[in-house]
Amino acid sequence: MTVIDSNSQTARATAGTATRSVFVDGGSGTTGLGIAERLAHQSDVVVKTIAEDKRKDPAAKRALMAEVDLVILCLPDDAAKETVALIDGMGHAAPKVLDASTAYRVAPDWAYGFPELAADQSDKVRNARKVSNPGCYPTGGIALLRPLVDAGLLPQDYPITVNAVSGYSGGGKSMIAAYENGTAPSFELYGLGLEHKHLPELQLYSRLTRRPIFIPSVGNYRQGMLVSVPLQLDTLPGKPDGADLHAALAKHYAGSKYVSVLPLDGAAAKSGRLEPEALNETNQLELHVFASDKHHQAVLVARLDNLGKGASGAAVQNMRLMLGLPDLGS
Ligand SMILES: NC(=O)C1=CN([C@@H]2O[C@H](COP(=O)(O)OP(=O)(O)OC[C@H]3O[C@@H](n4cnc5c(N)ncnc54)[C@H](OP(=O)(O)O)[C@@H]3O)[C@@H](O)[C@H]2O)C=CC1
Ligand SMILES: CC(=O)N[C@@H](CCC(=O)OP(=O)(O)O)C(=O)O
Repeated sequence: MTVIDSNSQTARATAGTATRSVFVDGGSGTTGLGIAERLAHQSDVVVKTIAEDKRKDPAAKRALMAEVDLVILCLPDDAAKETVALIDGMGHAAPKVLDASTAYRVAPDWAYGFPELAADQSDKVRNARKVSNPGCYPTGGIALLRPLVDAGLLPQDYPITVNAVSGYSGGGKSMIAAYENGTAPSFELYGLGLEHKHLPELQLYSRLTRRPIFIPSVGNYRQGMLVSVPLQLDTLPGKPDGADLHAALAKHYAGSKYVSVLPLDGAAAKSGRLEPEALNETNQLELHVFASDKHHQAVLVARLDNLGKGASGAAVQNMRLMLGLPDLGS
């Protein structure tokens, strides 16, 4: 990565030949810092930075955005909308934009940045001018549900419940501070008003016609998450067993670099246990099928780093697609 300070226009670090330039708006927040860490190892990307005292100044942002190929927004929703309005006003000089917030995840003129969603999704991301980076929980939920809906194993109107637990970094700087200064509870369910901001994207990209119930929770550890979906298999058409669900997931993600479907009889299945932190600092997403033939029940579980495939890792994966750069792996 090359970092260029917008004030001095001086290259502060160089490594290799830089071919594309990006500006990360909100670069000092949790997601922005995670992106910077990943880009530190990428010599074909120049990161242009804004002076600390100008980082919320629209004119300074506009001037910097005119110089880059891509802007990555790591901002609260309202601030993301303000920067998108600036970009929309730039006409032909407008850079591409990748938004990590919730603001545009179901907007029809934005591509959804989950390249593994369907066979043509990578191309949609590659060719789009505006891409929304998925929410951390929907990344796990959609990854489990969409292939099963597409395969006809789950009816679109099936009453789905998604349970999840996240590390506290999922709540950004304010939640990190609350946990690290000891004022937050050890564990908490939330979203119990059934209006969590991730529900629209979870429903839309899973192709569910019935709104799922989503029950997130947060625990006293920094990062890593589990997203799980319980199923009563004898209520599904054709009464599939765990092997049928597993086969459909394995078929969908065959050859995927970042999404793996773990064996039905693997270590987790044998122990009946799964912890959330195993994939931290990676862009990997693991899918598990736990099933009982005896009871005709299954639980699908996705494991990921909320700051990896759930945020910064996915953002860098999408950024490289949007810039026409080769994938570098996680
Ligand atoms: N943390 C996570 O696991 C995930 C987060 N996201 C999403 O990514 C986005 C960023 O989240 P996260 O990094 O966690 O949040 P943080 O609270 O950690 O960081 C947000 C950053 O944005 C800055 N900021 C706020 N307003 C402006 C503005 N107008 N111009 C420039 N900078 C501004 C903040 O600065 P200051 O503090 O000075 O206001 C802060 O540095 C959010 O939309 C979030 O929902 C997405 C996936 C996962
Ligand atoms: C623990 C925690 O609070 N998590 C956040 C979600 C983090 C995330 O992915 O938010 P985005 O929609 O911005 O991507 C929440 O539930 O609001």
